[in-house]
Amino acid sequence: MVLMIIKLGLNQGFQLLVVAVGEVLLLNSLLSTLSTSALFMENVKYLPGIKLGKNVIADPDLDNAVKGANMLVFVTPHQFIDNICKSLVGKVRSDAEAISLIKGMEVKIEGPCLISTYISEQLGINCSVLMGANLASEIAEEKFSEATVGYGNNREIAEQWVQLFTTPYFMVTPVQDVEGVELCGTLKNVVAIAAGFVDGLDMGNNTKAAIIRFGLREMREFCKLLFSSVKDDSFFESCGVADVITTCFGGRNRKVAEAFAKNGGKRSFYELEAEMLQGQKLQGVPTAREVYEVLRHRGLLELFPLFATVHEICSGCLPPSAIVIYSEKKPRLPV
Ligand SMILES: NC(=O)C1=CN([C@@H]2O[C@H](COP(=O)(O)OP(=O)(O)OC[C@H]3O[C@@H](n4cnc5c(N)ncnc54)[C@H](O)[C@@H]3O)[C@@H](O)[C@H]2O)C=CC1
Ligand SMILES: O=C(CO)COP(=O)(O)O
Repeated sequence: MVLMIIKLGLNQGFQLLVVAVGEVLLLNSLLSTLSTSALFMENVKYLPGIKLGKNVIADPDLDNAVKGANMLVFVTPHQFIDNICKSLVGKVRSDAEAISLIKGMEVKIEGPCLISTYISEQLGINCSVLMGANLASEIAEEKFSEATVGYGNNREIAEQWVQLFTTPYFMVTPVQDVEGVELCGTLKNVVAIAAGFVDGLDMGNNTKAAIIRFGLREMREFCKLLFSSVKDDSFFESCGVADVITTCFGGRNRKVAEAFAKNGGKRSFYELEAEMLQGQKLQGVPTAREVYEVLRHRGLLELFPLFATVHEICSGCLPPSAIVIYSEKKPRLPV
């Protein structure tokens, strides 16, 4: 899904929900996956057999889709948010509220920028986040899941998002920590890549558990490095430990990293992603690079051996087996 726009009717919940595509280039590829002939909309490519509901309308015209919308939900691979935001400048209501489900970040010359901050700055509107242990296919089958809404100062807005997203099988909890919630969702993809290497090398469950623990520890340190306001409790919400677990067992990042390791790093992530994900995008590989850039710039790579090693393996500087060797040689963080 690329971008959702929710138009609310007074006292009647959401009236219209529009799925739009950000770039003309993509119209054919995405919209061809959405079957409009069915009674209810269906994404025949990524979620075949799942009816999306009568109130979902696919609109290829982004300008038209955002017109009058008072709630904007951003869900796109983070690589594309830049162009989407630029095309929306001056077109959204000034009192609209946004929420980002995007797990990733922008790294600019002046430093890292959260996607919610980027959306907020580009469009001049407030932006909350929703993150969590949310494998799309399982939610589509209405299996019980949780998620976390991260909000800034306005609890009322957070409650509105909670109300909109909550269903009997989807439990949403508000947390006043946008940065912590968003960075958890962003960084867990790097940990998932590490977990995939471990799986690809048949290193076993104990090793994978150790990698998950190292990963969570680096996530916490990285979050606090960027934002001292990040709350420890956020790591125990769905956006934290639960998302790390689900992604390290059932996610696409894990799956493609496993294939990368099985191939001894000889087939690139780019090639494997194209072959295995049919147009979907991996977030962990670009995020590992972005995190590496931030750490390198600040001279802190040695304090984050797991994050640094993941990027060095992804970029071909180290073999996949380095994922555990590093921990024997360089256990630099406090346990
Ligand atoms: N799929 C999942 O289970 C979950 C995804 N997320 C996060 O949500 C965000 C979106 O993930 P998905 O919906 O899975 O994305 P995806 O990987 O399924 O990609 C969505 C669509 O983006 C399209 N796309 C390709 N080039 C594009 C461009 N230039 N501009 C705009 N769109 C383009 C792709 O063709 C694809 O159809 C990511 O940050 C992801 O980490 C969060 C929770 C769960
Ligand atoms: O974020 C996700 C689950 O919460 C999806 O993870 P993948 O992108 O690795 O599939």
